[in-house]
Amino acid sequence: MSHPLQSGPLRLGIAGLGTVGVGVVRILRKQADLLEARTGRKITISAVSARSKDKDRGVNLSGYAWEDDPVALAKRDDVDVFVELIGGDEGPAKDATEAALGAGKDVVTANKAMLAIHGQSLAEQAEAAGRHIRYEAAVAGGIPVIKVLNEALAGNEITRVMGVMNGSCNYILTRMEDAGLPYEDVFAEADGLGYLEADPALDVGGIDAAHKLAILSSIAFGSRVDFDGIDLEGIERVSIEDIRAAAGMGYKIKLLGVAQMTGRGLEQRMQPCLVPDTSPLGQLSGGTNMIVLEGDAVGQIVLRGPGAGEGPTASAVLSDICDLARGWQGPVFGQKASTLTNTASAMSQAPAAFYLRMGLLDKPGALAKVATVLGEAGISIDRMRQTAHHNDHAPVLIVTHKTTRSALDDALAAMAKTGVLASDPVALRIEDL
Ligand SMILES: NC(=O)C1=CN([C@@H]2O[C@H](COP(=O)(O)OP(=O)(O)OC[C@H]3O[C@@H](n4cnc5c(N)ncnc54)[C@H](OP(=O)(O)O)[C@@H]3O)[C@@H](O)[C@H]2O)C=CC1
Ligand SMILES: N[C@@H](CCO)C(=O)O
Repeated sequence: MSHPLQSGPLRLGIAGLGTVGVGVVRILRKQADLLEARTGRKITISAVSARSKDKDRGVNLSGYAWEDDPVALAKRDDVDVFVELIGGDEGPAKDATEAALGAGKDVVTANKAMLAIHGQSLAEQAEAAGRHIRYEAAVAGGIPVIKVLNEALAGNEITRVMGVMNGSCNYILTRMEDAGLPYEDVFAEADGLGYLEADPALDVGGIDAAHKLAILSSIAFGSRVDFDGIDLEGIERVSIEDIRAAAGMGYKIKLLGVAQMTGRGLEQRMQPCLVPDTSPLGQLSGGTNMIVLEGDAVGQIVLRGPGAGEGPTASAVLSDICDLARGWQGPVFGQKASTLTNTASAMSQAPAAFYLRMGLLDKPGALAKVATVLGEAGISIDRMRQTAHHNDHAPVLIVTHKTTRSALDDALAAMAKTGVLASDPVALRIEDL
């Protein structure tokens, strides 16, 4: 459907003038001629909104009307597209997005939290109103993964989506490895550098990355966005001992998201995993993101780039604004919201090798008991190493042959009853990439 005002200027209302909002204003001012040449129309800003009108944002806002209330901004007659850059799954971002759609405006947003939780209802509202929601910046910042899935891979049945989707976690994990520092020290360093969200649990708890995975899954598999169906674990329990042990075996630890449709339903997981250190994901360092897409016709595509920051995220927001200016529009999640399926979530039963690290009490037969429990659960040991005793505990590393997560969970439950564990075992999946 083409925009009713496709010939005149495209008039924006921008709510949120933080890192991303200011970046968008900067590009719109600096590249006005280029954007007009590329889209065939002027793109203008009618009005802006943020919490504090007086804050110096390092960009000239004097030519734009100011609204204290983003809902009022969203409804303005001189706004064609409401650009939501406030953030948060509830509150002003959602209220203003709904108000914009209700007032017949298209919406551009970078808000993965809002889309992961309310994506279906917002898509239904947009379609009922004949309007559009674009959100390239919501997943992996500057990497154009939404466009690739929706457009470039439209002829493929997507078989798997995976990747590293949170730069802060990847920064923490690679810094732990490079500097040999414990998690707590690197977390404090990342926080001090301003790398973490205002609520750091969104990053290190894997929630931000899971929001992104939920959005990608919906587009890839034609299912309703299902954040609650994600098997989610953050990086808080990854210790420097795990990083070192994994490195010694030729692996790196990554917060890896994987989504695939199985015969039992949609499998979505976001967990720390071991990946071969020579693989593209293993080589990914610092705050960079990487998304791997697999389609039946195309095979495998790897997208790598900056997943956050002013320039990369604003770049993605601009791609959506330009598409709307050109009249390039489509369904929110790649197909009509009413056709998205309500798919059951499936815990991963795809066999994988697992890394186990545990401390055993120093008593005869302790190791044998662990090996027996694994054997009784049908789990075969590939490699096992016991290192020198530490505080009367024997640190033990085990790599299993391929097994299922449920067999492993049974074994871990049985292990807890043996009376030989000095601490809860760490169990991490090894991804065969
Ligand atoms: N930063 C990044 O690298 C990335 C961010 N995103 C997403 O982009 C969005 C914006 O992020 P970011 O720019 O980093 O966030 P910031 O925290 O830097 O900016 C948020 C902005 O929203 C404004 N705001 C907050 N509450 C209100 C309100 N009630 N009414 C009006 N304005 C309000 C703030 O105003 P004030 O300045 O006055 O306090 C601020 O300008 C989020 O959804 C985020 O998840 C996505 C990818 C990467
Ligand atoms: N906190 C996010 C920002 C971008 O979504 C990250 O570290 O990747």
